[in-house]
This record gives sequence, structure tokens and C-alpha cells, in this order.
Amino acid sequence: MDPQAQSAATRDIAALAPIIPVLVIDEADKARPLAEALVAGGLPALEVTLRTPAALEAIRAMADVPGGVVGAGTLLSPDDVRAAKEAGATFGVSPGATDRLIEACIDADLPLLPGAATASEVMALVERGYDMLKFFPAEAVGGAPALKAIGAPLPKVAFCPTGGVTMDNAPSYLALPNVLCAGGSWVAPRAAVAAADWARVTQLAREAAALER
Ligand SMILES: O=C(O)C(=O)C[C@H](O)[C@H](O)COP(=O)(O)O
Repeated sequence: MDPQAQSAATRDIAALAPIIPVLVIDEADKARPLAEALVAGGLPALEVTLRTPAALEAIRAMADVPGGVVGAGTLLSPDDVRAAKEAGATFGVSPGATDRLIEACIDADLPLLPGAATASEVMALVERGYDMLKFFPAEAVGGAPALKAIGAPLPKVAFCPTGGVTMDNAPSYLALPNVLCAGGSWVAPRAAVAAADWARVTQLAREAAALER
């Protein structure tokens, strides 16, 4: 799958809901009910970060949740790409991008949402064929004003800002014409997941799903 086709796929995924939950899963047996709670709240696209030993097993457990679209985040190496694909991830997310990572996603047929934080990084990915990017780390590099400024010379590139996005600042991103959705971990607080408080997760998802864009 070439980069243009990858970005077409990630644009479709980004269109599903205003927020993509960014999930850090410690216990794989919590993954399926967590996914069900988020989907029930109206957030079908889910990103499981490969930051914990349980992550790949979690993706496997979530992959066939009805209505869910499960991706792998924190892809850093070609091995991560192959492992994510093998576990059943239907898309990948990376904090930045490298040639090796991009080639691995082309080979594995895994649509990648690659990260960029500066105009040069955005331009390099546009040269490769990507036009749907993650803006990371969104708040730390200037937040919505920075992304608005990048959009002036590069209006055809769409973004999913992630990193420091909250219920309070999400509207400022979602109001921008170059933002399709945002990513955030607040909809699945670690404490709520540890306590299996799925009603709380569904409530947070519902509020996020109702954000205007
Ligand atoms: O792990 C990855 O793939 C990342 O690139 C980072 C995550 O997207 C952000 O760390 C989520 O940020 P918070 O919503 O502020 O917790």
C-alpha cells in the first residue's frame, strides 16, 4: 500500500469520530471490555500504544470487537510494524517518521499516521506522499495556534493533533480546517481501567464523541 493509499485510509479512520483514544494497556484481559466501553460511547477508532508488554496481546483481544477499528501506536521500528500487523492492527501511528518505518508500512500493507511537528517534517512527509499526519506533541510545540500557522502554507495536509489534548483544549484544534480529529489518553484514565470502571470510560467517550468539528 503506497503512502497516498495509506493516507486515504487514515483519513477515513479519522473521520469516524472527533477523538481517537490513545490507550496504554497494562493488563491484556482489560483490553476487550475497554474497547467495548469506548465503542459504546461513540469512539470506534482506537490506538493501542506499543509501550507496555501487554500491548500486542491487547490488540489481538480488541481486533474483533464489533464496530471497533483498532490501530497500534508508538510504532518506532520495522519490527513494531510487523508485530502490530500480525496482531491484527488495521492502522499504525508513530510519534515521528523514518524512511525505514515508512518502507515497513508499505511492505506490511499497514496504513500509517506518521507524526510531524514542524513545517520541514510536514514537507518531507508530503514529498513521500502522505497528506494525513499526526501533529505531535501538539500542546508542547505550540498547540492550535502553531497548527493553524502550519496550515496557512500547507492547506492540503490534514492532521490529528495528539499530546496534551484534553476536553478543554480539544475544541480549539477541532475548529481548525486542517484538523480531522484529535488523539488523547484522557478518555481511558489508567485508574478507571485498573478498576474496570467501564461506565466511567463510556461516559468520557460519550462527552468526547459529542465534541463539534
Ligand atoms: O505513544 C505514541 O505513539 C505517541 O506518540 C504519544 C501519544 O500519542 C501521546 O503521548 C498521547 O498524549 P496524551 O493524550 O497527552 O497522553
